[in-house]
Amino acid sequence: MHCKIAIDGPAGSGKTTVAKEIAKRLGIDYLDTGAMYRIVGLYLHNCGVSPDSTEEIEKTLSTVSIEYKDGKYYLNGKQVGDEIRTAEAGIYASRYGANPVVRKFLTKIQKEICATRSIVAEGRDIGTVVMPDAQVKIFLIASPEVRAKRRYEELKSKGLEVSYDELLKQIIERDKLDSSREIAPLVKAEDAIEIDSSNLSVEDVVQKILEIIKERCSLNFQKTVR
Ligand SMILES: Nc1ncnc2c1ncn2[C@@H]1O[C@H](COP(=O)(O)OP(=O)(O)OP(=O)(O)O)[C@@H](O)[C@H]1O
Ligand SMILES: Nc1ccn([C@H]2C[C@H](O)[C@@H](COP(=O)(O)O)O2)c(=O)n1
Repeated sequence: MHCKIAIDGPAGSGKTTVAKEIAKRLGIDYLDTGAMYRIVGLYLHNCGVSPDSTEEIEKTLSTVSIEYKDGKYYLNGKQVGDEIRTAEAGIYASRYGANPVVRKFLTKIQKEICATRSIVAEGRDIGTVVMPDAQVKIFLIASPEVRAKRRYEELKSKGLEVSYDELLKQIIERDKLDSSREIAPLVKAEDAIEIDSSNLSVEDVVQKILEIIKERCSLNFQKTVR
């Protein structure tokens, strides 16, 4: 029986960090659905397509292939790099991610990836749309200020010139866009467990989630290095 673990939450709450670590410790796959929205958002933006022009988006996406292999993402066969990790790519992902055509296109791919394996998938609508039957659903939150500080430290450590105030503004904008959109909004699934990581270390969060997984999934917990 496959173990499906969904981790949803707003930007900077720690989803990617904890999802990757949990997948590694359990020796199962991990899917960063935000990366897929960033790939599509950046691509559509660079093609000059408006987030509101559904017809244009449909036409453009008909020539796009997004693949996921061994934890890496490919756009039209070419591996995607750090270009999707900028704050701007996050905003494009959020804006285009509100379009029903983009959601239908990516949700289909995400469901196909998740259907055939035990997996930790993270994003905004995993527990509500992509894997509604997940045995474990986590809604990971943190205060906007804590999330902006984390993002600031992260981008600074990559040598990027960033402003905390600008990042806080962008995080609040993305929170609003992601939770107020018509289709697949960022909401806590009814059967999700909320964890506030504002004052928790990464290890604290990982341990909390592993405890929940142990109760609900019959997975062996050998430590594996992947
Ligand atoms: N509990 C924590 N304590 C301190 N730092 C954390 C914690 N969780 C994550 N971080 C750090 O915060 C930054 C953002 O984390 P991460 O990218 O995992 O968040 P996210 O929810 O996936 O964000 P996004 O949705 O924008 O991708 C990273 O630098 C990560 O190392
Ligand atoms: N399942 C998802 C994942 C992501 N998005 C959108 C909304 C986010 O703001 C943006 C970037 O995601 P991140 O890399 O910050 O996790 O992509 C979505 O709509 N649905």
